[in-house]
Amino acid sequence: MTAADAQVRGAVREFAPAKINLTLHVTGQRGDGYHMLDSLVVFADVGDWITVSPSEALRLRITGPFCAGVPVDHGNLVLRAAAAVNVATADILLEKNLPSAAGIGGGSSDAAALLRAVRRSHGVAALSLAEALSLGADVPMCLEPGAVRVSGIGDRLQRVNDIPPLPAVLVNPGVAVPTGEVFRALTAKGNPPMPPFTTGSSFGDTIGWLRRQRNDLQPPAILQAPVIAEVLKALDGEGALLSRMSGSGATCFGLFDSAEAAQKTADRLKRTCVGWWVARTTLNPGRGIASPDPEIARTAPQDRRDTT
Ligand SMILES: C[C@](O)(CO)[C@H](O)COP(=O)(O)OP(=O)(O)OC[C@H]1O[C@@H](n2ccc(N)nc2=O)[C@H](O)[C@@H]1O
Ligand SMILES: Nc1ncnc2c1ncn2[C@@H]1O[C@H](COP(=O)(O)OP(=O)(O)OP(=O)(O)O)[C@@H](O)[C@H]1O
Repeated sequence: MTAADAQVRGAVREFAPAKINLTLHVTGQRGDGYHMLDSLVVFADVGDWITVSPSEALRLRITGPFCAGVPVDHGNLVLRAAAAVNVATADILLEKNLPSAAGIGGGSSDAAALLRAVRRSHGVAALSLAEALSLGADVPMCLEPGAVRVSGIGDRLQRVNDIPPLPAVLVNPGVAVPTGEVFRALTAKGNPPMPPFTTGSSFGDTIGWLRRQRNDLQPPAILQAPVIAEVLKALDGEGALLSRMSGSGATCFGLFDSAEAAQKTADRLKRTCVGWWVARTTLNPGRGIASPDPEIARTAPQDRRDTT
């Protein structure tokens, strides 16, 4: 695109919610090695935050509980997204609340949030789906967070309107699982796609439908990181209506019939599973999860990583 580096009008803040693959069916493989998917994706109400402020130069600072190890150079998808829309001056603060390489689209959701932020701050045009895809297979689905059926290699999106809010607990055992390696370890590539989602918005029917679906990457991910099986067992032991891995792992989600039940589980797992990241959340919360946060002026936590 040509709208290069327009002036920043003021600081803007965007939420980068965790992406959760409620289902992930791998239905084939293209000649270039990329896999064909059929996945029902929703977003959580936990996530990272991106703040974009006026600056004379381009700077990325990363803070938050999961900032360690996240690249601050052009290996960061946030800076790659800024480059894709020709933004050359901005002070970008990334508050990293989500674990990385965790199957919850951290970098992709950050990149999408950056694109939403610079659309507001710099007035640049949105990226096309193809341009977004070139940043990562998960970026297109993160551009406008909401329930979506994703096919192709991640580039065909179909809104899904009848998924109710789902009380959930997210658990990551602290093991980074690289996406490419999990796809490579998958032996059966031509699995059946999902049947149509036609259950209406009933909570019980949705759970029943989801139980009949799969995440085809779960078995190969467990082979690489057996602790994922322990996470699923822990969620089952807590009475989850459904437990499953998201994306290429290692984060798993457990679905519960109420926010209270999810909260009690999260509290217990935090006490008993030391070293695991445990978050109580609502998946598909049904309100503007990507809407701007009015608290732009909130004091940023102490920065720990910086491009400069
Ligand atoms: C597993 C999912 O998270 C499901 O939403 C995505 O398919 C992966 O999305 P992502 O992490 O943004 O993926 P990318 O960064 O584009 O690709 C990482 C690696 O995963 C593999 N990959 C990714 C997506 C896809 N449809 N088929 C693949 O085989 C490729 O080896 C690629 O080199
Ligand atoms: N903004 C970012 N946040 C986290 N990791 C990033 C970011 N930008 C680049 N990375 C790199 O990307 C790698 C994968 O991290 P990411 O959190 O995006 O994976 P993921 O949650 O498994 O993604 P997906 O679900 O899309 O496969 C990390 O190991 C890190 O080196």
